Amino acid sequence: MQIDRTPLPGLVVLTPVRHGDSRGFFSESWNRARMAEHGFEIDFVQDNHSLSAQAGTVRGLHYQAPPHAQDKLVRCGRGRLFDVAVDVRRGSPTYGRWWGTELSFENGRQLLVPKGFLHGFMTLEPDTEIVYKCSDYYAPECDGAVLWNDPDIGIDWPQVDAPILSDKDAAAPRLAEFDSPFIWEGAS
Ligand SMILES: Cc1cn([C@H]2C[C@H](O)[C@@H](COP(=O)(O)OP(=O)(O)O[C@H]3O[C@H](C)C(=O)[C@H](O)[C@H]3O)O2)c(=O)[nH]c1=O
Repeated sequence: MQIDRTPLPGLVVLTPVRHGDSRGFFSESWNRARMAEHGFEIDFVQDNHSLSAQAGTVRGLHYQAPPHAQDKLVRCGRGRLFDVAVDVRRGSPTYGRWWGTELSFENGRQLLVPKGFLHGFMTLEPDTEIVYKCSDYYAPECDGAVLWNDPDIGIDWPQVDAPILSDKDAAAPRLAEFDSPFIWEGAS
């Protein structure tokens, strides 16, 4: 597994090794024991899978608040998407900063999004599927969102004429109105 750090402490890109042969490839997208050797002690308990039919679909910027905050390991099962995380850990030196990368079936990259980050993505092709592991169960009472195109965050989204969003996401509050429940605890 290739581990690449990002400018936001705790947010890393994990790229599994693909063992190719005449049939195609095999890769281990997550191995708890191996990742614990690198300091990533995470027990995932729920796997999610969503399909977005149209390019330009935006889902996010979402979080799940404590006591059900989630670490997420995100990858693209089919198609291409631009995946983004925003640091909202109070006291973090990178509070309010974003970082994003393209995830695709082709590149096999995965984004490990720790608790304390908002997460969102924009699809870049029709019929794009995202699959991700979560370290806590869905808790709708703890589910929340911040506005995807908040100018105070300033995410450099790929250009689309008419992004497709849920009503919930379109009406999400801005970062300035968001009372983050997450605390910076220091990270490598
Ligand atoms: C998240 C979730 C949702 N649902 C149900 C609730 C709704 O009936 C339906 C769609 O939910 P929602 O509109 O919140 O789905 P997304 O907009 O894809 O939200 C997700 O997308 C962003 C990018 C994330 O990182 C989060 O995991 C999650 O918030 O699935 C469940 O049954 N279990 C779940 O874990």
